[in-house]
Amino acid sequence: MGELEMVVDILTLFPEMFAGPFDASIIKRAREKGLVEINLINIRDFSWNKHRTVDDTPYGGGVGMVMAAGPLFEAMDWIRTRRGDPGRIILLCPAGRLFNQEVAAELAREKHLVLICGHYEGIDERVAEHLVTDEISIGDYVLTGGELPAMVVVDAVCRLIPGVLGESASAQEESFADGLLEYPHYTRPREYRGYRVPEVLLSGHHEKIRLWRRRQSLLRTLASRPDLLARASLTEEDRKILTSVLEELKS
Ligand SMILES: Nc1nonc1C(=O)NC1CCNCC1
Repeated sequence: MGELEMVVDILTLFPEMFAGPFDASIIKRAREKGLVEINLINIRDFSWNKHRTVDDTPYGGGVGMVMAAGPLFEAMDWIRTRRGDPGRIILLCPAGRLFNQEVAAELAREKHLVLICGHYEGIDERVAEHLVTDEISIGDYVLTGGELPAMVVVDAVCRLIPGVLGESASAQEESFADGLLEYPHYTRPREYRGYRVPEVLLSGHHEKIRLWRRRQSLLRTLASRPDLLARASLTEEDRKILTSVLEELKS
């Protein structure tokens, strides 16, 4: 068993939604290796009545229901008694900070995360104001609940935890930690329906292959996500490659 690197407590109304993504592949292996502990906590267990109610009508009127603050505060009290204060208490919501690799890396440095999955028209504002430490959005679109965002965050964060990806992949991770898009990947056969693998990848010339891959990453990032290129940590070699690419485009 590995050393426990991170505990994630997920407050949700639909724990059954998480069966699958966390019970397969890399996240499953990380849990089995004892690197990550993921606890699904049903908010309804902290309801104020026997009907397991967790929502109520909005003050000021209007359509829909609002998720009440009580069960969430109660659930946080319970978490604190069991494991102490979490590093972050994260509310998944469209108003939050846009989730990206930088945010994933920041969260991966924590030992204990709590993720709150919202539902209904919204959550009583006292949760955002007095309970959570961070609000995170996975993108500018409205989903039916915070569960899918929680799965995205857990997936992106857990893969950055030492030992989760395994040696080779984590080494590759380093090469992309500079924020560029990945180079194209190929595998057998050498030719499929007339589509051939680039010759350089068959050459066995490791330096040429490294340069080709770096050039492809730079080209792809320049073409598809120039915004990433502006933020990427480029080497002098990268700048030379980009200069030659831009000169080629001009000619
Ligand atoms: N985009 C999002 N990134 O995080 N959460 C998101 C989201 O759409 N949440 C829903 C908003 C409407 N109420 C149910 C939850």
